[in-house]
Amino acid sequence: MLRSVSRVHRVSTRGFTTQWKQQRDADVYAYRAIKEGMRSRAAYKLDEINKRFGNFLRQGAIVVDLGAAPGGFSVVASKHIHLKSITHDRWNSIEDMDSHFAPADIARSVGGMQVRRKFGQLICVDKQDMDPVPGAVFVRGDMNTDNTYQKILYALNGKEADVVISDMAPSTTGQKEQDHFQIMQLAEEALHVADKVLRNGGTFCCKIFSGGDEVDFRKDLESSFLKVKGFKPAASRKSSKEIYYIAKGFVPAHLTTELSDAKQDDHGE
Ligand SMILES: C[S@@+](CC[C@H](N)C(=O)[O-])C[C@H]1O[C@@H](n2cnc3c(N)ncnc32)[C@H](O)[C@@H]1O
Repeated sequence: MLRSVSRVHRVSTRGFTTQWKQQRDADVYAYRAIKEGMRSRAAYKLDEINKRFGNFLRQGAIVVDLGAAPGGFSVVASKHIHLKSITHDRWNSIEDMDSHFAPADIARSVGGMQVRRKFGQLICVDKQDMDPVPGAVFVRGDMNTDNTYQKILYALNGKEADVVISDMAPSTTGQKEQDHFQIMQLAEEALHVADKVLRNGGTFCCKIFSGGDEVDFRKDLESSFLKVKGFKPAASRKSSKEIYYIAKGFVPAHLTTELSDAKQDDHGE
């Protein structure tokens, strides 16, 4: 009798401890975000990813931030890339610029380096509204519609992006398969945008929930980028299936033979 009581106690204590640790991890970053005036705990994830993967958010970079609301990632990106600060409290919104616009074609570059600029450019995209980030442009739209992509092109005004970030996530249902399926669709949309707008050598960082289909997604990434890594930041809840893929060294479609040559050289070394 005594033995069975102590066994139950041990099991429940372990369960409680794990739950408590997860809660504590979540709270540490949530508390820090409030204390440091961050819009969300997600800010710490991007900061860590950027540091860990070669500070790809460089001064003067052009960044497209997909799934930007409430703006944790956007504020971090804006600090690294130096935005020309515009002090009014409204967005530079695409709709404000011109309601009957034609998207500008992207002028494709050949070189694999970021153009030197004093100020960067940040394009925040979300289907929900968010508070303005001074100096950034807001594209309100659903990434599942073509119109949103056209608005992004318009915001880029013919320039290529150095970085595309996607923190897009569906409202989770608790049904892991469905959540996984939905986020993989969003990740595919984000990769489609990255394929179209990234410069040669650019970086793509994308959130997914693991569940099986990420294996094919990773293969897709490997066919367009020199290096692909999966990473779970410290601010990500341990219990969450969330992973970020960081893909560096984008090779545009017209140069993909260069990518296979570079990969063969890598293996040959
Ligand atoms: C986890 S939140 C992003 C957090 C944000 N990156 C931050 O740092 O504060 C996910 C966002 O993805 C957006 N989202 C989900 N589906 C979308 C879609 N189809 N098109 C555009 N945004 C979408 C949601 O509206 C939500 O704001």
